Parts: sequence; C-alpha cells; structure tokens
Amino acid sequence: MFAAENGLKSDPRLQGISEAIRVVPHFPKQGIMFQDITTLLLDHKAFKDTVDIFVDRYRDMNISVVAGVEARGFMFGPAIALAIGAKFVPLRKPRKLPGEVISEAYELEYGTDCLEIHVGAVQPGERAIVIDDLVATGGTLSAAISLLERVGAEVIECACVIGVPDVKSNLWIMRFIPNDMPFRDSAGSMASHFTSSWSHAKLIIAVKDRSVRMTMRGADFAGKDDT
Ligand SMILES: O=P(O)(O)OC[C@H]1O[C@H](OP(=O)(O)OP(=O)(O)O)[C@H](O)[C@@H]1O
Ligand SMILES: Nc1ncnc2[nH]cnc12
Repeated sequence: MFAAENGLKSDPRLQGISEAIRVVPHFPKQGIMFQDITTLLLDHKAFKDTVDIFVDRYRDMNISVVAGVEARGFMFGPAIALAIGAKFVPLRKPRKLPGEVISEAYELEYGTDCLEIHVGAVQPGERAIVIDDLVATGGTLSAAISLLERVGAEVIECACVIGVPDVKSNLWIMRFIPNDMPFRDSAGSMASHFTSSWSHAKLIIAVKDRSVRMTMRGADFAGKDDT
C-alpha cells in the first residue's frame, strides 16, 4: 500500500490539503458534489504541500515526461515537472493544439470527449507520469494513458489529488478491493475502466486525510471479474 510504503498515511500535509478543497453541492448539476481545487490554489501552503507530495515521489524515478490533462491537470503538472527536471506535455481538448496531433476519444457520463497530444512532444521509450486534479470514472486517465502509449511512452503512474467515487460502478468494484484499502470506492471505480492500457500503469490518489496507491496491473483485477 502506498501509504504504508511511503509513510504518507499519517503525513500531516494531507489534512491541510483536504481542508483546502472546497466541496460545492449540486454543481454543475443536481446531485454532484463538486470538488473545487481553486480554493486549494489560493492556499499557498496547501498548494505547495500538494505539489511536494508528488515531487517527493517522482524526483528519483527517472521521469522525463509529466503529462497534464486539460484543464485542471495544468494547475499541478508544470510545477511538478519543473521540480523533478522533466518536460511538461499538455494533453488538450480537441482543436486547441496548432501542430500535428493524435487524438483519443473517451466516454463521459453523458456523451464523449477527446484528448490530443502534439506529435513529437514525446519520444518513444520516455518514462511518463500523468497528472490530473481528480479521478472519477477513470475515463480521462485511460485516454491519457492510451495517447502516451501510442507515441511510445512508458506510463509509470497516474497521480491525482482527489478521487471521487463513481456511483454507477460502486457495486461492481467493491468486490475487488481489499478491505484494508482506505479509499475503496474511488479506487474501485477505476476498475470499471480497466483496459489493456492499465496494464502498465499505477494510480496514486492523495485525497483528504489519506493516500492510496492502486496497482493497476492485470493480475490485480483481471480474472476476478466474475460479473
Ligand atoms: O475520471 P473521469 O470520470 O474521466 O473524470 C475526471 C475528469 O473530469 C474533470 O475534468 P473535465 O472533463 O470536467 O474538464 P475540465 O478540467 O476542463 O473542467 C477532471 O478535472 C478530470 O479531468
Ligand atoms: N465531483 C467532481 N468534482 C469536480 N470535478 C469533477 N469531475 C468529475 N466529477 C467531479
């Protein structure tokens, strides 16, 4: 477990980070508890602590690419990239990048969206991490991983500040997540997007007063799906 391995479970920084994230009920629509990281950005200490947690983890992992997901991944990714000596690669929504791109469509709760990367931004064999503010269903991270793998990068981990439970897949996932994993709902929601692209990737969620790393390798989930 990430918390145990890294001593983060009792990391005093996590509470401050948690408290700095505002939760806005019923935004942008009824029933959504919106996790608003703009209040975290206003709090210098909490913002720095958030970046530092990821920097602490990735600075000695020979990462050369920090890929940030538009829009909120852009708020954390560049600071992490600068601190660990990596380049920052924006994964943008459609028709924002002016050069040649490759695209990856993904499903949202309602409808679809798409991420794009500039051809040539990443070289084959580079070691990459993906940064975003939040993971819900995991569809966005799955698309980000696919894009990076299509240009030959090795996606080492994905890191998000917040994990939110995906209500639709809670029942499905609860069976697969060990009881001692403190963020079962969120971690499990990733399983609903389990694809071959996850086979190389790990997920880190630092949220509220707890942190979790889920290893998304096939053996952890595939084969246990008896739905
Ligand atoms: O795990 P998922 O279900 O894919 O959802 C997570 C994504 O949703 C939010 O972005 P959004 O698409 O709302 O775009 P924005 O950052 O431009 O607001 C969030 O910042 C993540 O990127
Ligand atoms: N609960 C939530 N808060 C903020 N952004 C989100 N994106 C998807 N779910 C979200």
